[in-house]
Amino acid sequence: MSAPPSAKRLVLASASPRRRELLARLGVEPAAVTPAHIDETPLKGELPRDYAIRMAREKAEAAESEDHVLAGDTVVAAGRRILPKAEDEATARKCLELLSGRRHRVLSAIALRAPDGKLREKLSETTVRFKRLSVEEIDAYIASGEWHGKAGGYAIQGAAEGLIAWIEGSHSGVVGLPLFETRALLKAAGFDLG
Ligand SMILES: Cc1cn([C@H]2C[C@H](O)[C@@H](COP(=O)(O)OP(=O)(O)OP(=O)(O)O)O2)c(=O)[nH]c1=O
Repeated sequence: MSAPPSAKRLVLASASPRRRELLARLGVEPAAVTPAHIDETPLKGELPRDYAIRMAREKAEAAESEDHVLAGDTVVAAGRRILPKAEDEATARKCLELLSGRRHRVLSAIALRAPDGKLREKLSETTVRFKRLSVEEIDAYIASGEWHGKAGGYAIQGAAEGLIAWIEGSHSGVVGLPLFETRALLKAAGFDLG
C-alpha cells in the first residue's frame, strides 16, 4: 500500500537488513534504503560513545535526500576500547576471547536528519556479559560464521545468545536499532506512530 501524500517519508541510510527489520516492528516502511559510504576509522583516543554518535550522524548526513533520513551505528566496547567489525575468523576469535567471562558495553547510536537539515540523535547503552567461553565453544561459534560483519564478532540475534548470561539495556540496540529511542526520535520529528 502506498503512503498517503501527507505522510512523512523516511529514508533508511543503512545496508543492514537487521535495521530494516527492526524499523518494520515500529510499523515504519522506509520510502528508500540507501546505504551510506563513509570512513569508519575511529579518531585517535575517541571514546566509544562519541564514535557511535559521530558515525550515526555522518551516515545520516551523507545521504542525498529531501526526506527525513535515519541512520544508526552499533559499537561494541571493552572499557574504552572499540572492538572491530569482524571481517575474518582471526578477528572474530580475538574479540570472543576478549569478551569471554566479562562484561562489555554495546553503544547503539541513531541519528535522524530532517528535510531542513536539523539533526536529532539518541544513544542506547547496553551491558552484556558472556559466560566464560571454552576453546570448543569459540571454535563452534567461529564455524557458524554468524560473526561475519558484526561489531565485536558476535550477533546476539543468533546462536550467541546461548552464550550470553545476562544483558541490561536494549536487545534491539545490540542488534542494531534501539526501538525505544528510535520511536521517540521519530515521534519528536512528527511521525505518526500511533
Ligand atoms: C553486537 C551485534 C552487532 N550486530 C551488527 C549490527 C550492525 O549491522 C553491525 C555493526 O556495524 P554498523 O556499522 O553499525 O552497521 P552496518 O555496517 O552493518 O550497516 P550500516 O552502517 O549500513 O547501517 O553489527 C548484530 O547484528 N548483532 C549483534 O549482537
